[in-house]
Amino acid sequence: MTADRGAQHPPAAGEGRPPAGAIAVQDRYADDFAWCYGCGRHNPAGLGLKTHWDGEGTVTRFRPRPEHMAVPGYVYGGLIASLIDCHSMATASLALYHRDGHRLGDPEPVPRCVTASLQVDYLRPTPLGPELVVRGRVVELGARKAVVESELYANGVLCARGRVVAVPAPPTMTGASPGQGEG
Ligand SMILES: CCCCCCCCCCCCCC(=O)SCCNC(=O)CCNC(=O)[C@H](O)C(C)(C)COP(=O)(O)OP(=O)(O)OC[C@H]1O[C@@H](n2cnc3c(N)ncnc32)[C@H](O)[C@@H]1OP(=O)(O)O
Repeated sequence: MTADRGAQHPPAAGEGRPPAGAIAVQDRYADDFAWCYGCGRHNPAGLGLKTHWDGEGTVTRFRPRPEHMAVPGYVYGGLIASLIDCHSMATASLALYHRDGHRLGDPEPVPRCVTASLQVDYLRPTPLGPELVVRGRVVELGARKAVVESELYANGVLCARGRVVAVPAPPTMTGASPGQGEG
C-alpha cells in the first residue's frame, strides 16, 4: 500500500456535482428495496446516500456529521465501510442495468444487489469535516455476481479502498416491511 501514500484523486471530467434533479441509482430501486439504512430513500433515519453516474463512473458524496466521529477530528471506520458498501452496491446495480440495455431514467426499476463480501482497507485517517467522495468501478461482471472496487477521498486524498462482491438480491428477499424480522 506504500504506493498509495499521499495519493490524490486525478482531476477528471465529471468532477463537478450532478445537476440539480439528476437521477440517482437509489431513486430507481423498487420500493421494497428502498429501506436500506445507508441508501434507502424510504428510511428517514438513514444516511440517504445517492450515487450518480458522471459520464465516467459512479460517484457518491457525503459529508459526515459530528456524531460520525471516531475520535475528535476523524471519521468512524464503520461509516466509511457503509459508504463503500452502499456505493459499491449501487455501482453493481447500475452495471447490471446498463448490461440490460437501460439507462437511468428508464421506467424499469434498477435491479438490487446484496452484499456478499465487503473488504475495506483504511489507508489513512479520514478527516471529519470535508465532504467525502467515493468513486467506484466494476472489475468483474458475471452471471451471478459483480465485483466492485471503490475508493474514498477526503479533500482529494485517498483515505480508504474497498473491494466488494455484490450478488443480485434473490426474489425471496423482497416484500419485508419495516418491523418485520424483529424479535
Ligand atoms: C439482510 C439481508 C436482506 C437483503 C435484502 C435484499 C435487498 C438488498 C438490500 C441491500 C442493502 C445494502 C447492502 C446490505 O447491507 S445487504 C445486508 C448484508 N448482506 C447479507 O446479509 C447477505 C447474506 N448472504 C446471503 O444472503 C447470501 O450469502 C448471498 C445472497 C449473498 C449469496 O448467496 P449464495 O452464496 O447462495 O449465492 P451463489 O452461490 O449463487 O453465489 C453467487 C456468486 O457470489 C459468490 N459469492 C457468494 N458469497 C460470497 C462471498 N462471501 N465472498 C465472495 N464471493 C461470494 C459466489 O462464489 C458466486 O460467484 P461465482 O462462483 O458465480 O463466480
